[in-house]
Amino acid sequence: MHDDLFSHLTSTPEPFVPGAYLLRDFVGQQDQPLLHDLQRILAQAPWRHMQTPGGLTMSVAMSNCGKLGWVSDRRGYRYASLDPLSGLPWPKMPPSFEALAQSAAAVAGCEQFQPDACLINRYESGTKLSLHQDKDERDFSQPIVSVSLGVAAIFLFGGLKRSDPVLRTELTHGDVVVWGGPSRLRYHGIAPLKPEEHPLMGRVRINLTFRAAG
Ligand SMILES: O=C(O)CCC(=O)C(=O)O
Ligand SMILES: [Fe+2]
Repeated sequence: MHDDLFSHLTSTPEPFVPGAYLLRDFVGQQDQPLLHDLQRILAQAPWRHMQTPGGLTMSVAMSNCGKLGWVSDRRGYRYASLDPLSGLPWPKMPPSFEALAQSAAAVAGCEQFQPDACLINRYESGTKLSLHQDKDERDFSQPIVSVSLGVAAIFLFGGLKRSDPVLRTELTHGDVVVWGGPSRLRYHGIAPLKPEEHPLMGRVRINLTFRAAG
């Protein structure tokens, strides 16, 4: 199915650093079905601000879908199969989400991507995500696929050490970034969101981050 939806992008694009690909407007017309499915997920697993292990409240609001969901609390960061708010399994990953993630990974050269977790992030004006590595997953041979929706944001893409220089790239509605291979453990983050408005989404940015976690 997704071969048809995303057939406008068939050749492997150039990585912007080895192992990392920026697929501009990869989502295209699929944003509406994606947002529709997102509303269903949020009805079951609403936005929440998680606590860091140090006891701070994260400014990014989060939810998850898929077999596993990323959670943070005083006990640390981890993946969990149950939503701690409801005690129920996280909402299933909708086919629209999975198809998009797998197509983007394939375009970036990862044909076998099987995401079992999708962390959903919501940024409001001023919200940022500090530089971090995604390293709570079991298998670093699988890439991260990150989908941007809504207000544009500056994506910070550093190196394998926190002190390495950081590239700054604007991500707009529909852009997808895939990072794996030698880039899988690069530090990355989001600069404070500007107080702008997106015609479809209002004053927020939503990011879907697909991972093979378990
Ligand atoms: O919002 C983004 O683009 C990045 C999100 C991220 O790095 C994460 O959820 O680990
Ligand atoms: Fe991340």
